[in-house]
Amino acid sequence: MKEIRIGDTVEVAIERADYPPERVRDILKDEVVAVIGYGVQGRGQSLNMRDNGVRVIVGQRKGSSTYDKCLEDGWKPGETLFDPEEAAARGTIVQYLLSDAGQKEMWPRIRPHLTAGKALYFSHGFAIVFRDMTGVIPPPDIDVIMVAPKGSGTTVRRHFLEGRGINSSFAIYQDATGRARDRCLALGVAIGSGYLFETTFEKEVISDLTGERGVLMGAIYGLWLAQYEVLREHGHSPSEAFNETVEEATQSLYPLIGERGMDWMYANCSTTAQRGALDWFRIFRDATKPVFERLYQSVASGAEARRVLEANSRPDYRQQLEKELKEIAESEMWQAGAIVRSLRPESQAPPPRPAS
Ligand SMILES: NC(=O)c1ccc[n+]([C@@H]2O[C@H](COP(=O)([O-])OP(=O)(O)OC[C@H]3O[C@@H](n4cnc5c(N)ncnc54)[C@H](O)[C@@H]3O)[C@@H](O)[C@H]2O)c1
Ligand SMILES: CC(C)(O)[C@@H](O)C(=O)O
Ligand SMILES: [Mg+2]
Ligand SMILES: [Mg+2]
Repeated sequence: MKEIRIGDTVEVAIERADYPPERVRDILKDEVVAVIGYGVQGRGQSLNMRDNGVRVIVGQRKGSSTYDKCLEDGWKPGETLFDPEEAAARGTIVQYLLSDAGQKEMWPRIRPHLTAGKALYFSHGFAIVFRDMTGVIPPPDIDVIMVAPKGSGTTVRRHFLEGRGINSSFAIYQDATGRARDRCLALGVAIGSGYLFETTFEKEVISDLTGERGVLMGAIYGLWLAQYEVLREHGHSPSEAFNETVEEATQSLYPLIGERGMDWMYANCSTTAQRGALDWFRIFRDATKPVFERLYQSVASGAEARRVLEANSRPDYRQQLEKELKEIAESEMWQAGAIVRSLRPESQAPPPRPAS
């Protein structure tokens, strides 16, 4: 357990040393963890737990490309791979990792299998916090816990394979057995978290929905697009506009921020760039802060959750999503991106080895 003081705020972070492998094994020794849903999180978390020696089964319906993926990953029908309802019946801990709209739809079929003493695990506060819309109201005699990795499930898996970790939030909503905290943290470590930061379901879902709509995904693309369009409208070539907007960000400057912070990235750029960036960052902050406030209110009021449930419950939601992603992929900016990425030396065939 690590105490972190940031300004006036003191926080406690749980580290792997608090839950070493023998403690995790002991806490989970009588548990069967049923992972319902094999999307990005379901896959990453279930494979990491399996590699960590946890007894894991997956609940995924037959006849989909996702089911084939389960088979490819070594899950065995009738042994470790079942229909979602059967997996929920067999599991003592049910990790509910369907899409948030899928959790609403499947709930009436999962709920009967949540018998006394089991644990229901989420990676998002969504279903519980917006229960008026999702109908997800767990029975009182089970534990309800959350471990929400702060990153893509793809990264959860990749970092695990590289011997690294990922930061996760965790929360206990309901402790019926007196073991909810231990179950939650043991799972948190087993799925590959590096550090676990305590929160509530409500704080998690509000910050998460704000972050992904904002700086992590929505805002960053909006800002990039605005700059790309201005450069193009003023006669700069696609490759110049893309390099100056995205390629340099992801390949050079953002890794420096990740390494040692914004000041470190600034320190590694020219005094000309530093002067300009120091003058302009407040202008961008002031221009966008009202938009972030509007976004926060839209999340906190439940409007964003309503929109997600409405859009992602439509029978054609996947086709619609694919159409919108295809439009992005086919736009000039991301066509330029595909070409610029293909020109990275590491994307080219390796040079012939010199004759020895
Ligand atoms: N994607 C991430 O990296 C990430 C990160 C942190 C937390 N989370 C949270 O983890 C949970 C799972 O997220 P995800 O991104 O892996 O899920 P997802 O949105 O990709 O969906 C997971 C699976 O659910 C299935 N599904 C969708 N709708 C369904 C329905 N109506 N009925 C049955 N199955 C349905 C799909 O086949 C899909 O493979 C969510 O609560 C999400 O908010 C996700
Ligand atoms: C990976 C994200 C964006 O952090 C997650 O919150 C999600 O919903 O996929
Ligand atoms: Mg999210
Ligand atoms: Mg997130």
